[in-house]
Amino acid sequence: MNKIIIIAGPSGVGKTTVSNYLQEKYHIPRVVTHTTRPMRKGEVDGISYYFEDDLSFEKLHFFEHVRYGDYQYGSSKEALQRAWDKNNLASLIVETDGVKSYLEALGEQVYFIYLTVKDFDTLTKRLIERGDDPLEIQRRLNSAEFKRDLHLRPELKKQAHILENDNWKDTAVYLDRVVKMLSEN
Ligand SMILES: Nc1nc2c(ncn2[C@@H]2O[C@H](COP(=O)(O)OP(=O)(O)O)[C@@H](O)[C@H]2O)c(=O)[nH]1
Ligand SMILES: Nc1ncnc2c1ncn2[C@@H]1O[C@H](COP(=O)(O)OP(=O)(O)O)[C@@H](O)[C@H]1O
Repeated sequence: MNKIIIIAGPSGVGKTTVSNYLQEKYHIPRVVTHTTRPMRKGEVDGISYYFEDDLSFEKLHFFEHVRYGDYQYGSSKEALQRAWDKNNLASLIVETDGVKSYLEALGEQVYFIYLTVKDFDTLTKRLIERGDDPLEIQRRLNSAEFKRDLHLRPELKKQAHILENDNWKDTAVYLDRVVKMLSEN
């Protein structure tokens, strides 16, 4: 059975780091989604995201799409199929409305990880260290979506596997266990 690890949580919590680890250690491909936000330092078009403008974004056909802060984001079932063509286990980073859409469509095929940290000040520090544009950091921290995603939404609690990403070694041990479990079942 094809399966997908869906990763959600606030900005700076480690979603991309988790997805990169799964890719590098286990060749678990990430479903590449589309966004209208500007590219950050170190990001690559077609790998991190497909970077769009409002016009090109309008023309795409999405399974689900959202506005997050000042920008648009969207994902297609075709992109998921492309990842599954490579490996029957894929990963996907989406915010919580996206999580709901995928849980409704794919049910048991989804393993949902909600990432968090003990102290939210850690998030700001990580965004600065990541080298994000200071203005973009302020805009993100002030957005309603960022504030919403600081806490797991009650309606997703049943399906979520909550993972505290404070210590990377512990996170990696947890991920190794999850991959083993999903590969065996
Ligand atoms: N619903 C949905 N959310 C997405 C998609 N792509 C990215 N996101 C979410 O958009 C939010 C903002 O992503 P990004 O600007 O890369 O910021 P980051 O959280 O700091 O890495 C994150 O919560 C992502 O999970 C998508 O295709 N659909
Ligand atoms: N457990 C951790 N401890 C310390 N730094 C981390 C940890 N996990 C991720 N980071 C760093 O925090 C920053 C934000 O991580 P990232 O994966 O880009 O977050 P997100 O995709 O959720 O916005 C990156 O610079 C990353 O290297």
